[in-house]
Amino acid sequence: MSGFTSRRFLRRLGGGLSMLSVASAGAYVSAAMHPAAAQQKAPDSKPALAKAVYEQQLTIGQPHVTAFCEWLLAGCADALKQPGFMGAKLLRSTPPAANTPLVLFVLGGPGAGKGTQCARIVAEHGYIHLSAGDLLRAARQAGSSEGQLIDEYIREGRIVPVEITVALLRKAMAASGGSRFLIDGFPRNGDNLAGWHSQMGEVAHVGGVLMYDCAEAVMEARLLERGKTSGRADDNAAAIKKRFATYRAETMPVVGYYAQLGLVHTIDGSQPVEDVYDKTQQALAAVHKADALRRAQVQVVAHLYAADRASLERWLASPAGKAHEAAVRERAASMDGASRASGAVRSRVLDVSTSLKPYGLDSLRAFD
Ligand SMILES: Nc1ncnc2c1ncn2[C@@H]1O[C@H](COP(=O)(O)OP(=O)(O)OP(=O)(O)O)[C@@H](O)[C@H]1O
Ligand SMILES: Nc1ccn([C@@H]2O[C@H](COP(=O)(O)O)[C@@H](O)[C@H]2O)c(=O)n1
Repeated sequence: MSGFTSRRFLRRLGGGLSMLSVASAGAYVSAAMHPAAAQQKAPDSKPALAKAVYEQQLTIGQPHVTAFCEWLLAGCADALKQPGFMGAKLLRSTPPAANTPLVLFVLGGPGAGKGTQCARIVAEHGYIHLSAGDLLRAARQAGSSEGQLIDEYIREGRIVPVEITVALLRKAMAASGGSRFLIDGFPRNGDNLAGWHSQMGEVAHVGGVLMYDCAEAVMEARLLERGKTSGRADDNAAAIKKRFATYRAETMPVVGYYAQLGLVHTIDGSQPVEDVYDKTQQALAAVHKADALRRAQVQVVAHLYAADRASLERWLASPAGKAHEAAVRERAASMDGASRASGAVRSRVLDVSTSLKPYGLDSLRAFD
């Protein structure tokens, strides 16, 4: 799993610090509270909640992470001596282990050409291709206990509950013995996505999403043509209409979710098969390159919490704040080029309620 996955990096900053919890949208943020802030409160009053956060984000190579985080934490401890400052936290991502299987999700509307392209990729790139729809149809054929339910869902163009689908995928992945998978037609809705994260989030690493974009009229013509021989119960005009509606309403938001994580590679699926495959090859090269980097690098996010935005901005404008910013940038730039994505350090002041949103729910779940 990519992004901020499974390790929390939180230290207390000096003696006598108490813990403060702040609920933010969908996330749980904890910060070490500075004694000076605590003393300003009447004994029976509740501790103040942090309202603003100064965030620094950068990407560095694995070998530098521990020393860098220790150093940055010491700098944050200094900053916490400022009035109005309440706590600090460092988060760092955990890159997937080398032996964690790589998964590429393959999405696109019904008939966009997912299966056709997957067959080509398998032939040339050694992926295992697992189509969620094929697995469901096979389970139905095999007379599984869920057979009737699967049949009803497929006829209606609805998405089968994820417990069934993810169990089939997991079993097929294990049985294949492979280490690189194209998972075609999954995740198709929020339920699929949540089920994948809870069941497979720690087992496999999603390296990208190949998204085939195609007009409905083109897809419909292909599916009706395919329906002449496919024997599929859903390759007919009525079922196709329902499948399109499900795709628009339920699958597009999933694509949006992965797009926000920078993982989606959109390919024009309306072109001839060969042309689509050329674009697919380019997307695959980009996925592999990004994945190799992701496995070698760690994202570090430092948060300094304050009772109000003005305290943070005052400090940032002061010589001490400027020196802190400059020191982080200098240190980031001094790490050898091979092991850092860029010397760039992104700094910004945010409200607590928005500070962790850009990192997505997946990433945050693991932190607490
Ligand atoms: N680029 C293309 N140009 C023309 N026809 C295509 C193209 N790609 C696929 N087809 C044809 O369109 C039909 C649907 O393709 P395919 O089965 O690959 O789509 P899919 O996205 O996997 O569909 P589904 O989601 O319904 O399983 C097939 O008959 C296939 O041969
Ligand atoms: N994750 C999924 C994938 C598919 N289905 C059901 O199967 C039908 C056919 O899927 P194709 O990808 O082969 O077109 C689909 O319309 C769904 O009913 C599913 O439930 N969950």
